[in-house]
Amino acid sequence: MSEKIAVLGAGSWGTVLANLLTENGHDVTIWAYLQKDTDEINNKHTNEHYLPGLRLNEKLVANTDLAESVKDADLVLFVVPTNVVRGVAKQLLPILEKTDKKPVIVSAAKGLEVGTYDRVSQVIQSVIPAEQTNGVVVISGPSHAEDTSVKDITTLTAASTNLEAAQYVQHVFANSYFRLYTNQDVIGVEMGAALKNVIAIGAGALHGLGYGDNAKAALITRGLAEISRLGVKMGADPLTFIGLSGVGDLIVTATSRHSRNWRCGNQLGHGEKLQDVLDNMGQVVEGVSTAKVAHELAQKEGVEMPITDAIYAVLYEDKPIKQAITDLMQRESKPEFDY
Ligand SMILES: NC(=O)c1ccc[n+]([C@@H]2O[C@H](COP(=O)([O-])OP(=O)(O)OC[C@H]3O[C@@H](n4cnc5c(N)ncnc54)[C@H](O)[C@@H]3O)[C@@H](O)[C@H]2O)c1
Ligand SMILES: O=P(O)(O)OC[C@H](O)CO
Repeated sequence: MSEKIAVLGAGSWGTVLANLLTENGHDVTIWAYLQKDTDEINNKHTNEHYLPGLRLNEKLVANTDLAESVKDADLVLFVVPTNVVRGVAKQLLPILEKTDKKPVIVSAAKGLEVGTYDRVSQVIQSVIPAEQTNGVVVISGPSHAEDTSVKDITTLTAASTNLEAAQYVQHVFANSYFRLYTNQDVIGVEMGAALKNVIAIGAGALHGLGYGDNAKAALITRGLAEISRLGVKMGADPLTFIGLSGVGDLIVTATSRHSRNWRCGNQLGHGEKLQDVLDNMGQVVEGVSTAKVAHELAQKEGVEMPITDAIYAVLYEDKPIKQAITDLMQRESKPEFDY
């Protein structure tokens, strides 16, 4: 099967997925926001800022024109930062309205939108009516672009309420090193994906401050407990949080130097200022804006998220990290599980 695919976003994950899909035999156009990225991909077959040293397949074509990029596409993949998705979807809608083609829309972005608290698939569906698509699918799981780019084993979840669309995505992306499992719990998959980024900032901060393995395991485990708590409150299946998009992605993000969220936390732990860290990262750190959304959403829903609240206070209220840790450790004693 060879499909016509448009990948929206030429950052690290968009470029790696576009390259993988090209090597899977599909006809792929990657839509780049900046002309210089388009020129580099088309002329040098590299994307040095995001993926230093990676040689891209020469059949991969880049374009800065959205209408040309998505022309006749069977599948449109969103891989732009969460808070940019709505704007891109609004540009896409009039283009889709002019054709009879109804692509499957896939989201690979991980976050919650500031202001609306929407998950990414909700943002897309609030802009693009269902009748313009052949289904909306979320792909998520432990997947650093750096590993997938060198064909290291990567497993993901393809989540949709439309099982046929999820199975289609599963087959379009699958190859010898990239394996996908279907899941119909879109809420759980997207909540896990978004909230793990916040915990990863905390894990990086612990590392930066010199804490050991016990502290890191405690943060990951108790972090997963509160991710599940908010996710279930929002309608997720609790089982999803022990899957690839839950604990799987939390492990990869909270333990890896590839993670922008972990690196952000690590630098904060070393005493750097948040704005300097973000200015120097040169890539999106989704957990910073998602910490704000998660903190507000948890308050609105009456869900206890002490670690997320502590990370929010460090990021947005200048609370010293050590003080935040002391306060967490001195919370009232309680049972491990609330049944
Ligand atoms: N990098 C990974 O390993 C990885 C893996 C899985 C999921 N993700 C998720 O994928 C999403 C994208 O991450 P990334 O790592 O590719 O980000 P990135 O920072 O590497 O790249 C972001 C891309 O978005 C573009 N962009 C910025 N503003 C834009 C705008 N207003 N309109 C259109 N495009 C714009 C940038 O030019 C860049 O090409 C995030 O939600 C991230 O959590 C990333
Ligand atoms: O680099 P991060 O922290 O944005 O994480 C990237 C992916 O979400 C890992 O699965």
